[in-house]
Amino acid sequence: MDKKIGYLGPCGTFSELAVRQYLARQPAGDVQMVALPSIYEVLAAVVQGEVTEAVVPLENSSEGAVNQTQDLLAHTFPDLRIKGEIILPVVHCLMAPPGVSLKTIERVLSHPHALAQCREFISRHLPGAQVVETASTAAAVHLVASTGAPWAAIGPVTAAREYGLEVLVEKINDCPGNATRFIVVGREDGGWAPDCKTTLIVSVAHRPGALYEVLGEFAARGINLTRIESRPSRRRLGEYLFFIDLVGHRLDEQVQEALEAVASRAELRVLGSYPADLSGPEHTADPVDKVKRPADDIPSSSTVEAGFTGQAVSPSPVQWEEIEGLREAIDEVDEQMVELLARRNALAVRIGKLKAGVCPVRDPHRESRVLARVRRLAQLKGVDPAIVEKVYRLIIQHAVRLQREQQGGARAACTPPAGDF
Ligand SMILES: O=C(O)C(=O)Cc1ccccc1
Repeated sequence: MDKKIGYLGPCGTFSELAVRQYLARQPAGDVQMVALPSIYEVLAAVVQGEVTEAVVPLENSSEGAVNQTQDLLAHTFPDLRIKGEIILPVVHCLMAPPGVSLKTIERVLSHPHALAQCREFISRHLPGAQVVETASTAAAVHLVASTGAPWAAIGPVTAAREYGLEVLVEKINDCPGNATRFIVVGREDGGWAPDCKTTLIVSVAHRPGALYEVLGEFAARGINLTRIESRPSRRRLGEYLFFIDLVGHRLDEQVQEALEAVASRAELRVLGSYPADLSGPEHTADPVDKVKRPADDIPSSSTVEAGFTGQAVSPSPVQWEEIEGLREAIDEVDEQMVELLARRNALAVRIGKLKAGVCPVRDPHRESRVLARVRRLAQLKGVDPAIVEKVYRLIIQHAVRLQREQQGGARAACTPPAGDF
């Protein structure tokens, strides 16, 4: 068995759907999915080695953080690390045993987060029903199906089919773009990869500006924060832990520098670095209807195949000729782009020489200005600014490396042999 993945069960929960979405992106292997009765037991199973990793909900687009998950990671299971994230569109359905109608429902059951995500629907359409919290959505579906009482459950449409309930109303979540972010938890985080995120827990001293200074370390290095959430420290009233997500891997030079600076000012725990799920709303044009997969950014031959829905006929000779012509034009653009890159690098090296011994290689303000400028230019030209920013972050990273190498070389050349001064 390559992997054993724990999740909040029983079969049919959103957590199970998240595991399936995660596995669909992995190379095929021998995987066993293990349903467990609570988030506590899911995380404990990783610590005890009963599963290799686990998938648990962390936050929802309308209800916010899953406090239980955050608190367990902060206080109960300090050795666990985050190694992945999954953003799952969450669509709730109201389901009941055959013959039960909306008007006759006495109780509505579901996971507290699911009930909260359908609060308006429940108030409007089930005003007299007793609301009952269960350990998960599928636990509610199972209970309603096994009693056959005039009760209804809220959960994924797939669970209705699985447990033999009828869907009374589809898409009952109050916010149409409802999505939950799940994390993959293991005993180690993810290795370096492009497009990563890092999650931290920071506890700052009780003095003016303490949090501001911590955040300043990220701002000064142009590091984007995607979430900041506070939870009670459990030490004393008024003291908090800050959960911070940032863009980048803990091994990226700028992130590493920022983490060192933060550690000197505050208590810091790095929960892990992991590949960002690029299907999240910040990466998609329309988060409600379109779920983009990471591979959409750089189409591989397999994704091109997957998107092809027409009949398998070859292009005609005329079409081939046009394709070939366009490809030649692309080759020409590529040549120009590489030449421009070489020119840019040469300019960066000249700047590096002028900076040597005078000022540091890195200039976070200049870097932010460059990024802001190219984003604006991209917008004007109708190119996705996020893509242009990504490319420029790599170009800047490379320019910094060139300047450092060049300065290192120059320093070595000027340094007299030991004992000569
Ligand atoms: O109960 C479930 O199905 C879960 O996986 C937890 C949950 C509940 C509501 C939204 C997302 C996840």
